Amino acid sequence: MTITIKGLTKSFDDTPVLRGIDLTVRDGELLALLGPSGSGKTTLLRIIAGLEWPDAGQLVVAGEDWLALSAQQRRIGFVFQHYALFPHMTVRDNIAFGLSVRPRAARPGNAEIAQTVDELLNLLQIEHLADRHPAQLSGGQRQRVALGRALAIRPSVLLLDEPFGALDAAIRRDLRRWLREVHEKTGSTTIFVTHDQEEAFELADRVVVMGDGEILQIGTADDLYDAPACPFVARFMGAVVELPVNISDGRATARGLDASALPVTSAPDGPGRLFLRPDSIALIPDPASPWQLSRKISTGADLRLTLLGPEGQEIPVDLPRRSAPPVEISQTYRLRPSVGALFSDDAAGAAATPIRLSA
Ligand SMILES: Nc1ncnc2c1ncn2[C@@H]1O[C@H](COP(=O)(O)OP(=O)(O)OP(=O)(O)O)[C@@H](O)[C@H]1O
Repeated sequence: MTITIKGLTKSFDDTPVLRGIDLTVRDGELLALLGPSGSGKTTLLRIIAGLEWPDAGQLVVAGEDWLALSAQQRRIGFVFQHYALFPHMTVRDNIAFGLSVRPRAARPGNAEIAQTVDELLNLLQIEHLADRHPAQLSGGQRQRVALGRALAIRPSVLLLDEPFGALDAAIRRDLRRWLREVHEKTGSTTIFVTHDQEEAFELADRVVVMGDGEILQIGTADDLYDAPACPFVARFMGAVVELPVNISDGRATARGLDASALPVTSAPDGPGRLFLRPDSIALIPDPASPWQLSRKISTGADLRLTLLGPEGQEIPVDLPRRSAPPVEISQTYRLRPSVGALFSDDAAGAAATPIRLSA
């Protein structure tokens, strides 16, 4: 089912929460919505589910106008962070629930329901839990059952709102891999909300970055990491070093900076800002550079360095310890970044935020 969203807006009490969302989710795609708290991810998901209504815009799924349909008519599978399974029902009955409560005319026979549940128990690798009650399950097992319940109705679209948010890191990693496998087998068009970057990139075909009710960029991990569309995405992707620079012919210049390894951009000439990551900066000895090594700490794997700038600014640089060239405290170095994002100070958001030169 292809989902096409156009010009979707939503305000709560005159506060805009979605400011014109345009998005196409491809048939069978697993798409992640990634963004900080309050960026509008859940509201967008709830509008797709029919639990909330937009002020304006279109929502078309497989050619059908979904804003004309109720939540029930949309046949959505929805899994929340804290999914309330029915405590008095077994795993098997919880999964069967969506089918067994259908009106008589639409309800499959008991044998068919039992077969569907058996197939799901097998797919979700929880056959051994079929006769347990939710109180006898771990958090991760409960979320598997919740997903089974969502899948049982053969949903047209599967919506997952931080489904693993309440679980600890190791279990989350296992469940991610497992969800990816389940998705490959079911092929349901799936939208997954998270504020965990690693989760988004490991799971999704494409990642949509949202900020303050807008879609800021859509892409793969490499797209977003190497070519952030705006300062917000650069910061969100971990570019914690922000260097004030001058832009000339699409290149950043500053004392002690060698930006020759960075691609030429279309940023206009004038003051700008270069966003860098601590692990993508090489240091070249240079007595004429104002950047002086002031701190050096080894974590075993990495050297964590701090360079002090001419006006007391500090920037962090991380180098892999074994392959790093020798560096000495008090020596000065030119910064040679291998990856960076350059924006003119006129670019939205750049000029409005304070300069931050350390992590
Ligand atoms: N029913 C509501 N009434 C009023 N304001 C609401 C309502 N639902 C959401 N909001 C507000 O809309 C904004 C976006 O909320 P939303 O839950 O969509 O963000 P989110 O990106 O999913 O955040 P989180 O990651 O914290 O879940 C927030 O400022 C929230 O307080």
